[in-house]
Amino acid sequence: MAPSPNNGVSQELPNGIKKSTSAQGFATVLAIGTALPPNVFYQDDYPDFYFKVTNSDHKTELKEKFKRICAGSKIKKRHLHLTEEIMKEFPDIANECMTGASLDVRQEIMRVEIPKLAKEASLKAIEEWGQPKSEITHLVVSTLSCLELPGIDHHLAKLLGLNPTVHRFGLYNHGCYAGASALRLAKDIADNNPSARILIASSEMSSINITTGPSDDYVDALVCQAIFSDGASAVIVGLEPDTSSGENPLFEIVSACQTVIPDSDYDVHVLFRQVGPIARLSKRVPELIASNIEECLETAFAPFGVSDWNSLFWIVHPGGPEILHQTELKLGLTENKMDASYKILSEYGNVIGACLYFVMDEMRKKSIKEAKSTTGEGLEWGVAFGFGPGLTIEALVLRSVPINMETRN
Ligand SMILES: CC(C)(COP(=O)(O)OP(=O)(O)OC[C@H]1O[C@@H](n2cnc3c(N)ncnc32)[C@H](O)[C@@H]1OP(=O)(O)O)[C@@H](O)C(=O)NCCC(=O)NCCSC(=O)CC(=O)O
Repeated sequence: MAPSPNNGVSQELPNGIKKSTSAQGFATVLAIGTALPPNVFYQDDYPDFYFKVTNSDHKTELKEKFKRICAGSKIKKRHLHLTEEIMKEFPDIANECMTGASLDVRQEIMRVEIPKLAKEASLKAIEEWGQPKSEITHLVVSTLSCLELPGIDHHLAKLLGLNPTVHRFGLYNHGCYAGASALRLAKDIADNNPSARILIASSEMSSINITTGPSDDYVDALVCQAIFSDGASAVIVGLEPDTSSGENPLFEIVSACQTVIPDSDYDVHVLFRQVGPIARLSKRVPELIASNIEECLETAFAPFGVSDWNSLFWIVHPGGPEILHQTELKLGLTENKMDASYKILSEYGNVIGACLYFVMDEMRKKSIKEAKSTTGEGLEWGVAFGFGPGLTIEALVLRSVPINMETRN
């Protein structure tokens, strides 16, 4: 891939905004790949499994409550690495006293499985991209499931056989906004290095984080057990797609910003203890996000003169159905705006930091399937949102690209 000429041309955006970089165009998503563990749990069956493997079948009222939460989750199925066989083979995972032995076993599984799943998703992205992997200049990896030094960025680079000089970044413990953060970082890298090709991989495995059995004192653990899931996704980002060598633009990343909702530091809170990560979710999370999202939209889209949120395509982290639902209500979004997010929630659950690219993948596939004129459901402008601890909101202004049906079929 030839480096871009430093011709100093600036691109004019709507409302006269000029891009300061000498490169032309925007950082662009060039390919998306996803991977899932083979083991599938249907949500209707999960309460029986969870209460059985934690020896909690006698807690009948709590089990009924868990069934209600699972039923309200709008999740049909989830892919989870965990199986009954694994629980039998490693009884320490959910032992009565939940000591550090449980964490040792789980980390031992995850330090192998997390990079493996990331590799599978990355290979799919590289295949779609269609270029030699030696052209990957940067690697951005995120997870909250595995703590090791060197991190999984190092292991993934080796598993993929990337050039040892690839510039690696590890985004660890960001939680569910990691996918959006990684795109923001990739955009900054691409804007400053026009010939860079950045592979982003996010790999998550929530299923083996059973840090406690079901308890009346800790109902938010039941919510976590009902919604989080396992999976990996990868995207490739770069500036000035070389269509002559087969690069296909999917979405342009026009701008990216991060903000924190005031006084919400511990509404999504993960404490690392001897048993591993203990996640706490307050009931306020959906309301907090829904009430603060419009300000983010206004800030992000003011430079482009966009203020009709229904004119956008929506790629939103499906943290839980209430988050999507309350956001739709607050913004007066028309029906179907969040279809891609609901679809991913239903089919795969909340895949933490990896989830956003699943939604992005669904958006472009759905657009092709429905013969829309652009990768964003026929619309030009769109938004991608990541949410997570902080409470942090990441907002990305996206521009779709025209779909050329002849070349896409
Ligand atoms: C959990 C739900 C799917 C359940 O929906 P339902 O339609 O079934 O009904 P519901 O809201 O009344 O909840 C059912 C029961 O669970 C209880 N309940 C719900 N949320 C709870 C919480 N956070 N802590 C403790 N209890 C909770 C309710 O009180 C109720 O109890 P009772 O039945 O006794 O009345 C939904 O509330 C939801 O989408 N919540 C948002 C989940 C969330 O915070 N996601 C963010 C994940 S973090 C993330 O994505 C970012 C990151 O991790 O980085």
